[in-house]
Amino acid sequence: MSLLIKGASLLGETTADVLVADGKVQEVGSVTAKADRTVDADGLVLLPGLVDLHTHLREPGREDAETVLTGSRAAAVGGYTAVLAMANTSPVTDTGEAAERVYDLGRQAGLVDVQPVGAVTKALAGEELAELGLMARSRARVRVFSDDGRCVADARVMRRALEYVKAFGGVVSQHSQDPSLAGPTACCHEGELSGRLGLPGWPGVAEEVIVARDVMLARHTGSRVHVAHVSTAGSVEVIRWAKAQGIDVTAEVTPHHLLLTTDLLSGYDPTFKVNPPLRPAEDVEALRAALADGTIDAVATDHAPHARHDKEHAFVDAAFGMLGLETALSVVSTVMVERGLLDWAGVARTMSERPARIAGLDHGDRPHGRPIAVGEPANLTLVDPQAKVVVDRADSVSLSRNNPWHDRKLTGRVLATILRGEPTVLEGALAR
Ligand SMILES: NC(=O)N[C@@H](CC(=O)O)C(=O)O
Ligand SMILES: [Zn+2]
Ligand SMILES: [Zn+2]
Repeated sequence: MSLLIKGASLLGETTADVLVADGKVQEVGSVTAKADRTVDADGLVLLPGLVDLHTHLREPGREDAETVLTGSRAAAVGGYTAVLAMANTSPVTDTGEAAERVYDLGRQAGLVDVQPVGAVTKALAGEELAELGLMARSRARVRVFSDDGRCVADARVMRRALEYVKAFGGVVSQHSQDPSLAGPTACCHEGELSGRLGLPGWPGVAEEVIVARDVMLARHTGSRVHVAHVSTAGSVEVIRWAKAQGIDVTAEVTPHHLLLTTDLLSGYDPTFKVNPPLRPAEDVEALRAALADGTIDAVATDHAPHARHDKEHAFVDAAFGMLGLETALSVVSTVMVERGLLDWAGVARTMSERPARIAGLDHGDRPHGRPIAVGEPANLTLVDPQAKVVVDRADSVSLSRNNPWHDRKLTGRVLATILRGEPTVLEGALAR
């Protein structure tokens, strides 16, 4: 099928028509050729397809919360053409076969490229390294490794993992949280409010000490570390310093940490329970500034669906995590673009180009995060930058309903998503 996108603003810069056929961009400019389908993109912004470094798809094991198919639908609706599927499934993605299973489920769903993340340690137990080499050499070609949900707390294990992945250009994505500073019942940010609410918390420094340790381990090993879901101003300071030293560190921030703050907890609504926890406004400000100046490389959703019976509990007992895929672009548009902190080229950089490069998905047989240019694979996201959205959790295509954005007014909306020339989303709804 051929598709003509008429008069779009490419990355918010130049206006052009884009003709797509056979999976690739065929023409950019003033296109006179006829296509099977034409989309009028006057006033709309065309971006390279979004890439999420941090998605929980829950399959295998918790298909009541999300499956690869339902999570792929949520990703497509959110403008994503590739997602990295975290390893904390049941069983854990800690072998080559397990990685290939997730990869194959993604191919079957066919809506977005699902790239499995491999566990760093067997069963996420933090002790023995998982089959890193076999996962890397498997059909799934795993390059990102993470025990996400848990921190690789043992410095010796982290050092070995960094040394190991260096051989094949891999990266360790760390859930930075020192368990000795976060007690077993801790459920929110430790501060004045947690004291008042009587909720056990953990402090920002539990994150910062691990970020600091890991950048030093990256320097020592000459390897590459990625900081998942950065949430504090202190972590930003450490990352800024490390980058200035030439240490190979990258970092991501979630949409929720860019907008939501700790005070939402005063209603004890477990929808707002997440790890790392929502932080005070000073941290949120620092995260926005760091994303704008490139200290934080990428936005990643940490889409963490949970079934009702795991989430609807007293705050201390509820599961950690919130939905993110379908709303990420709208949140970033509202927080960063509307306020002049990022332009659309900056959105393309932080939600597509950099994440693709970090994950090693910018090259190979199915590349993402590429320029919108002739000959490149047609992975594209079409955005209405002016659209006013009121989020309704009932509209979600995710299987879960733990949506922290319910009832929020946001500006900017994904209208179409195109995976290798084929629309997965048109007019804001699934096209297949
Ligand atoms: N973010 C969360 O609060 N939860 C994640 C785990 C994680 O990202 O640490 C989950 O798997 O539910
Ligand atoms: Zn995590
Ligand atoms: Zn996560």
